[in-house]
Amino acid sequence: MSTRDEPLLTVNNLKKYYDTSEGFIEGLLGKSQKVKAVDDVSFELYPGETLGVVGESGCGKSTLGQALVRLVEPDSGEVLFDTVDEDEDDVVDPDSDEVMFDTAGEDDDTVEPDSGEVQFRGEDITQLSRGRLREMRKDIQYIFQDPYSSLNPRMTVGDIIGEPLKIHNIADGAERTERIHELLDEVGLNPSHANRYPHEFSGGQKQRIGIARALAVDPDVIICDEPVSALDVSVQAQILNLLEDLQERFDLAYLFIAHDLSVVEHISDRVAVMYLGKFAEVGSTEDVYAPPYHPYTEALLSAIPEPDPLWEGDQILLPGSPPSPINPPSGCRFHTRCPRIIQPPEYDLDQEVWRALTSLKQRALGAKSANAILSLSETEDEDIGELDPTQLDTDELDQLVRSEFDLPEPVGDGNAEAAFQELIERLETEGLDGAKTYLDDVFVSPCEQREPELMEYTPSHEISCHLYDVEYESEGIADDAVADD
Ligand SMILES: Nc1ncnc2c1ncn2[C@@H]1O[C@H](COP(=O)(O)OP(=O)(O)OP(=O)(O)O)[C@@H](O)[C@H]1O
Repeated sequence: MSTRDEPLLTVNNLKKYYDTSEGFIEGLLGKSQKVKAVDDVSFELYPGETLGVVGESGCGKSTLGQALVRLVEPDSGEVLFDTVDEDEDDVVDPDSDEVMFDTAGEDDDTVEPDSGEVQFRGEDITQLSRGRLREMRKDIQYIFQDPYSSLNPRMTVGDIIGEPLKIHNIADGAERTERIHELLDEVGLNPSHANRYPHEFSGGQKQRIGIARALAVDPDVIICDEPVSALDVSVQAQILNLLEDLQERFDLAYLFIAHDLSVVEHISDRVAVMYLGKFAEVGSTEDVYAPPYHPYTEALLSAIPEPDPLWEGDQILLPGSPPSPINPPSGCRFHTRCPRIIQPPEYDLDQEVWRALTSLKQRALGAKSANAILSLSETEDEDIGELDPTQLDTDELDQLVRSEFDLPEPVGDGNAEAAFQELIERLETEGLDGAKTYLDDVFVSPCEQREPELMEYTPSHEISCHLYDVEYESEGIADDAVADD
C-alpha cells in the first residue's frame, strides 16, 4: 500500500515496439520492422503529484500512457501499482472473505467486490489477469485528447458518466442518478443537462464530461493524454484550472501528456522530456525549465511562441527532422540534431562549424545519390541534372559543399580542415560510395558512440546527456558545457 512518500506507480524498463509488417507472410519472411515507440522507460508517479510528459509529435508519449494501463500491450518491463491507503476500514483485500463472488455471466476471472476498495500492493500491471486488469482500470483512469470522439454520441451524458458506476457496481438507481448529478456539478456543468447528448455541448464542456466520467470511479491516478490540445486557448486555461482544483480535492495523481511546454509547465510538479521513445530529462518543473538544460529541452524551450520571461537566448533551430523510431541513431538518439554535440578531442572548432560538419556527414551517409548532399532532388534536378561529383573539379565541389553547409574556409581547425579536404577529394575521385567509406572514420562524436544513461544531476534532476557525464567531465568537456550555462 502506498503512503505519500512511496510511489503509486513504479515503471521499470517499459518497452513498446509496434510491428510494421503488413501481413502474416511478411512477418514470417522477417520483413517486419519494429517502431521503437517506447524504448526502455523507467519512472515513478507519487500520490497527488502531476508528472508532465512532453516531447514532439511521434516521440511515444501516448504509447507510454496507453502501455501503462495496457490499452496497448507493452513488450517488456514492469508497471508496479500500489493503491493509496485512504481508509483501512473501507479496504477489501481480494484474498479475504469480504469479497462476495457473483461471477454469473462473466467470461473471465473477474472478481468484483460488492463493496469497499480493492487494493493493489505492488502488483505488476503488465502481468494482471483480465479480471484484475478491469479492477485496476477503476483506479487508473484515462482522459483522451479528443473530447469529440471519446464520448459515445448515442448516449446521454448521464449514461456516459453513469457507465463506469454500473460496470464497477458502484451505484445503482436513484443513488447512481444522484452521483451523476454530483459529478456534473463537480466539473462545472449543470446537473439538469444529464439527459442531453454530447453534440449539444461545446469542446470544453465535452472535455468536462470526460473528466466527470474519469472521476466517477474515484481513481487514484488519471492519465491525461493531451487533454487540452484540441481546445481554444481560453478554454484550455479553464480545463487546466479544473484539473488542478480536482487534484487538490480528490488527491489525484496525474500523468499529464502534452506537446506544449507552457501547458506542461503550468500544471506539473515534475516533468519528463521524451525524445524518440526515451526520457532525455526528468526533474522538478523548476529544474527542467531552468539551466542546466538537456540540449533537446533547451531547443524546445527556445521555440515556445511566447517564451518564458526567464528565457534569455535566441531561438534554437534544430537541423533536420526527427529520425525514424524504426532505426534510431546510435549512441545518444539526439546527436543527429543536437546543437551541442560533443567534439572529439582532436578538434577545436566553433560549435556551429562542428555541428555543420556532423550534419554534412549524416546527410552524406544517408544519401542515395550525391545530389542529396547538396539538397538537390535525389533523382534529377531540373537545372543541374544528376550531380556527378567525379565530373566536377575539386575547387568547384569544395565551394558547393561549403556553401551548402555554411562552412568557412578554412573550417578553423587544421585537423578538421584536412579531413574536409580529403572528403571532397574522395567524393571527386571515388564518388559517393568512396566518401561514405571515408566518413565512417572521421568527424566522429563521442555522442554517437555510446548511449548516455539517465543520470542524477541533482537529487531532483536527471539528465541523459554526455555533457553532464562525469567521465566526460574528467576530460574537461562536460565542465565547459555546464560553465556555458
Ligand atoms: N498502432 C501503431 N502501429 C505502428 N506504429 C505506431 C502505432 N501507434 C503509434 N505508432 C508510432 O509510434 C511512434 C510513437 O507514437 P505516439 O502516438 O505514441 O507518439 P506521441 O508522442 O503521442 O505523438 P502524437 O502527439 O502525435 O500522438 C510514432 O512513430 C508512431 O507513428
